[in-house]
Amino acid sequence: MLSGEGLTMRFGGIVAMAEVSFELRRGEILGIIGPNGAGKSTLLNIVTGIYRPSSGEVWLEGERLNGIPSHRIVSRGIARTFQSSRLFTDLSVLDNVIIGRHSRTRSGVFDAIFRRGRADRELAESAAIAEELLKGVSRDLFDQRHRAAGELPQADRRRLEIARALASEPKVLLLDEPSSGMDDADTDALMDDIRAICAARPELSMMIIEHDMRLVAALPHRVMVLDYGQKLADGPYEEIRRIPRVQEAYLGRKAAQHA
Ligand SMILES: Nc1ncnc2c1ncn2[C@@H]1O[C@H](COP(=O)(O)OP(=O)(O)OP(=O)(O)O)[C@@H](O)[C@H]1O
Repeated sequence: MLSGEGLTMRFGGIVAMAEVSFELRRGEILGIIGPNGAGKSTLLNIVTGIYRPSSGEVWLEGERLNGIPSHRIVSRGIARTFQSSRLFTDLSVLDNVIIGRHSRTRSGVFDAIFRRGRADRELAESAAIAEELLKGVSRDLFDQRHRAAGELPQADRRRLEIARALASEPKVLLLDEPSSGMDDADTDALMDDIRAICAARPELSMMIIEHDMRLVAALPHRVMVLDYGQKLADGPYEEIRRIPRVQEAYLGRKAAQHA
């Protein structure tokens, strides 16, 4: 479905990513872990066209994505959430999801002024789809659909960001630390939501950057470990967690010897 080949990203003298290759299969969840500064967000930024890699290529279903601007990459089928919330806090929960459908709608300013009927019809259709989507992601969020997004508790904001990303009908969903700032109970609820999303969309592929090892152990089919911009390991969690270099990257050499 999605792959990266020899991805390298330099910022002046800093090599944030060095020759990283990866593959994501249809319907697969790939976890991405690594210490702070390992290059995890850089990888997501490359895949979504926010960063242009210094070298290497990104492919989606056999099409090369290099050089395609971010908004076009969304319409090709890659959606993401960010580490820090990027919701429209003054708008309602429902409006945030409707905005997420932007890449799937056609009406623009011209239609809104001169072809009002068509624009209104499309908006009503988007609202109906957004409501259904919210229901599917979280009944609780659906019940709050007319509240301002900024009034939601942190866990619901994260849910809403996922719902908004899903509104673009992606083939690949990228989640950047979805559980950050959540306690264990909220993380458990988030994992249930992600499972439900996957069950309803067996074709959807996901990449999840995470620090919470409970989530990393439970959800992804496979985990890729980055450290200093390099790929240290790639495999099922039960395998990669036993690799001494992975333990060192997380715990430090001394602690890893006792792990
Ligand atoms: N726009 C940029 N300009 C300069 N350096 C950058 C830029 N983006 C990332 N970096 C550097 O690249 C390296 C990798 O950063 P990145 O944010 O990808 O790490 P990360 O694994 O996502 O870390 P964290 O877990 O803290 O989010 C870091 O040294 C970072 O300072």
